[in-house]
Amino acid sequence: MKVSIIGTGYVGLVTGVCLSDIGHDVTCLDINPNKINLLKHGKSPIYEPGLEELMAYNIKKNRLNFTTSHSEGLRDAEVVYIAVGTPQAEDGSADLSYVMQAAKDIACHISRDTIIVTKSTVPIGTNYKIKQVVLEHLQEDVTVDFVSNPEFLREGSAVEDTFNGERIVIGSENEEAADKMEALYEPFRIPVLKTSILSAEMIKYAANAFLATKISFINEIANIAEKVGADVEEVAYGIGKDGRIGDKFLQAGIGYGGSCFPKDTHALVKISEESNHDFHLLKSVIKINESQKSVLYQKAKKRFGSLAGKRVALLGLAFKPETDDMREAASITLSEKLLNDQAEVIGYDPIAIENAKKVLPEGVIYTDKIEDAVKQADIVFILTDWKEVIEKTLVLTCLFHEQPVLFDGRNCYSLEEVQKFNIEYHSVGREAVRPAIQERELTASF
Ligand SMILES: NC(=O)c1ccc[n+]([C@@H]2O[C@H](COP(=O)([O-])OP(=O)(O)OC[C@H]3O[C@@H](n4cnc5c(N)ncnc54)[C@H](O)[C@@H]3O)[C@@H](O)[C@H]2O)c1
Ligand SMILES: O=c1ccn([C@@H]2O[C@H](COP(=O)(O)OP(=O)(O)O[C@H]3O[C@H](CO)[C@@H](O)[C@H](O)[C@H]3O)[C@@H](O)[C@H]2O)c(=O)[nH]1
Repeated sequence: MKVSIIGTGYVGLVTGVCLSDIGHDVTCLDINPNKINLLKHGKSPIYEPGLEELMAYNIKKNRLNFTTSHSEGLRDAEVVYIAVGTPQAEDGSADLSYVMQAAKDIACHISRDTIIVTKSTVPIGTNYKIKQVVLEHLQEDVTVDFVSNPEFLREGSAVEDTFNGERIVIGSENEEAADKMEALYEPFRIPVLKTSILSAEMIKYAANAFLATKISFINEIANIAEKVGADVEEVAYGIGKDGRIGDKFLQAGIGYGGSCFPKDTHALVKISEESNHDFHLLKSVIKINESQKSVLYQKAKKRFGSLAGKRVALLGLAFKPETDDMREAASITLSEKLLNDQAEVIGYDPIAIENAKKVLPEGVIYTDKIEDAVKQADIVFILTDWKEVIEKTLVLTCLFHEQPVLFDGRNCYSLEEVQKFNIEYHSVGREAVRPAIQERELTASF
């Protein structure tokens, strides 16, 4: 099928590349000429494992094109996806300006019967607004159908998730359009769920709100576990064995970040308010997450009193491993707090440094070697569980520091493993580990 995708971000680009890989003729369109220029040269503007290779393969097969031109990109499309951003507006709601602009652009340039598919995450009812805008701006006598097709991929495993998703949701009021979409996705062999447009839009927000709730729940359990002497890793394992609870998304840490959970939970609170419903539960989830981002900072303050003049290494700046995305990363909150306390901050990330430089406060210094970050620091914080960070941090901290102190925001190590080293180790929801010598001194003083 002839497919066009508006927006070549994490969702649009991955969707476009994967659809071309299953044989569709795909054109990806973006208003950002720099991105399109890179893409035309076979370079991905984002870091996403496996993406660039798959892109190169399908460009070569002549079924994947890139353009900034609406007339070129939309003229012959049978299916047009809207995959532009829906960032958080000042009042917490989803900013729909990019989506509505894309809807106008589509209406002004299509020349045959088309299905417009909304992949962007949009508030319930938005597809009807898109329909209104499109019908107002149509230039040709063509039939347009509308489908809500929310996206569930995760950054860092976006290609893998697209090929191996657990469901594809197709919200439509037209059976023929829904069937055509099902046929388009058929080679993926992923179960298709056909729903109303409104339910499809709601499924996306409900899914993200539920996952965010799981994370805030386990983080609260972690905070209590520390007080009562339980171990959150054992608790998560123990509850996760219950099939009704499930063992995924129970990783305690320094909270969720990223381009989706923070903005989508806020948007759902706003949607609820507009329907005169007070979503108490989700408001608490958001509040818990905000304070959880500072947990390592609080622990370090408690341990050292003042952090002024201390140099803190932040290891892993992106909001999660295997991505260069800095949106709502915990490193932003933490570096602001540390700099405010007159601490020095040295940041390291295997992939996201260039993006980090654009969003972290002035004053943060950077290094492209984890060894340098640890060596130059007085205190080490693990913020993102990159493979390299897990593999090297414990050993490097012990190697370079006389009295090593490590604050681990992602519970990268088992306590048994840490006890083999002469290190003071603070993690989330578990007791602190102290070096054997310090432990002996403490015991002797009682
Ligand atoms: N990032 C994710 O993991 C993820 C997963 C599922 C759903 N979503 C949702 O998908 C949507 C896109 O997210 P993203 O992270 O890919 O966004 P992004 O910010 O990475 O990319 C958006 C792209 O759209 C382009 N754009 C904006 N207006 C345009 C227009 N009028 N015409 C053409 N291009 C335009 C921008 O230049 C940019 O390249 C959002 O609604 C998001 O909530 C994101
Ligand atoms: O047990 C867990 C799982 C995740 N996280 C954190 O939660 C955030 C989000 O992680 P993840 O969900 O893996 O990444 P995203 O790429 O943000 O993907 C989420 O947001 C996307 C955008 O809507 C959805 O499509 C995905 O289904 C949904 O998982 C990250 O900061 C993680 O560190 C935890 O703290 N504990």
